[in-house]
Amino acid sequence: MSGFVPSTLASENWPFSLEWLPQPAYMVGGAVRDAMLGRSREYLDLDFVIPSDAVKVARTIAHRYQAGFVLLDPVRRIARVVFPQATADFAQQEGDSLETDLHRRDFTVNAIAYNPHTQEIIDPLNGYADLQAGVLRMIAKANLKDDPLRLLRAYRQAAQLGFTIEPTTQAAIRDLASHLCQVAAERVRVEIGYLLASPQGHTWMAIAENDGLLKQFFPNTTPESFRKLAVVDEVADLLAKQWPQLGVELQGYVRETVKTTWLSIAKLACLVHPDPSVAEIELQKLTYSRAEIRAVTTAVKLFPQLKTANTLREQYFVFQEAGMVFAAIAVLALVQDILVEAMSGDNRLSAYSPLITRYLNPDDLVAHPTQLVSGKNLMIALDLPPSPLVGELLTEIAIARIEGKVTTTEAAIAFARQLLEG
Ligand SMILES: Nc1ccn([C@@H]2O[C@H](COP(=O)(O)OP(=O)(O)OP(=O)(O)O)[C@@H](O)[C@H]2O)c(=O)n1
Repeated sequence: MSGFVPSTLASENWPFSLEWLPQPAYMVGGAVRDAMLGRSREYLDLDFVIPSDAVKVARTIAHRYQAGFVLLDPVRRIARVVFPQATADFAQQEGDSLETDLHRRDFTVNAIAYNPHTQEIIDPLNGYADLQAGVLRMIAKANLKDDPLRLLRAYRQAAQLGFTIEPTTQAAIRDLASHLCQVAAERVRVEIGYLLASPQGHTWMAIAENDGLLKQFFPNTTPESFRKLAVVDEVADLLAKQWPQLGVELQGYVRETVKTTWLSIAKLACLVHPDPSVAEIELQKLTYSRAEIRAVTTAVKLFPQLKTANTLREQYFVFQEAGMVFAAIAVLALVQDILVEAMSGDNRLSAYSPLITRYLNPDDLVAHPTQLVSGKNLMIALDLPPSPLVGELLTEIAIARIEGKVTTTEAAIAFARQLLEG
């Protein structure tokens, strides 16, 4: 079948030249789907099906363009070529025809192929009709069972594309929900990450929970968890309106290597057990990194304290422990107030205003203390050996400083000496 071919599929937009692809070769998957939807992609990732040796094709292209080469699956013969601004995956065709390959995929909208040599669209499963209707329809229930990650992919793609899940498909997913635990936890984590990051993610998370997909990973959620999740984005917007810098921080990554935003950390904190040590186990099972786990458990532990930290000393300790997690903690504290105490957002905003203002002021000594005296100099001045006591004295000096009790290095040392003698 040949149909409407969007110009964005043209090989001029690829990071390599068409001449390096054997005949036949097909483009498939998200790039074709999104091009037909007229949906722009943040990152160019192309998927190709090659009836001949796909790995060899990938190797040749990587070599020719001095791009990275990764053998993703030596058995199924899938390899990735990594260009500076794009990736291209080359997979051996499954079965003896393109149609067979397409029939083994997850949803009809993901089973549309494009032949770049003939510029033809091949759509044996009528994916284009489902694209136009905005529907995710399984190709076969057996395919969902073959790779149960597809169960969760339905909710992720519905959230990202603004689609619905066709009722028979949704019923099949419910029926197969328990199979999701057979999938490597890492793959599940990636899908959950996409879900949390998409604008309607909370709606589809709640539906996925209802359909039995999430309990296996977040066993301690309650209906309230999802009510909280549903207002996180709104609360973040409220905070960002008042303090744009806080909004920017929430969109930032926990680490460049860990592409989870602080906002997603706040969302995860809604889903885990309120006891940080239990939360840690849940997140470890999902193979979250140490940085992410630390961020979520810190948020879970500290957000209730935001309201009760009244003295400078208490505030000092909250800031010390929160560090970069502060923005996510502020979101959670507000979410809690709005939902549990049914307060209006603006009302609560003012309650947190002093702490947030401190946090955003780099010169504020409560949130961002600087030392009047270093640990080394304190040890010399008081003739102390290295021990935890030095740290405790430094903390007391920092607190005395923000309370206005000491202002100079000499006074700080004298203050520490007094504490020691007392
Ligand atoms: N568990 C999976 C993963 C992928 N696919 C097929 O492989 C294609 C490419 O997969 P992937 O790149 O992971 O996802 P996309 O659908 O391309 O979506 P996006 O790029 O937006 O994440 C999919 O479209 C689908 O045809 C599948 O059938 N089952």
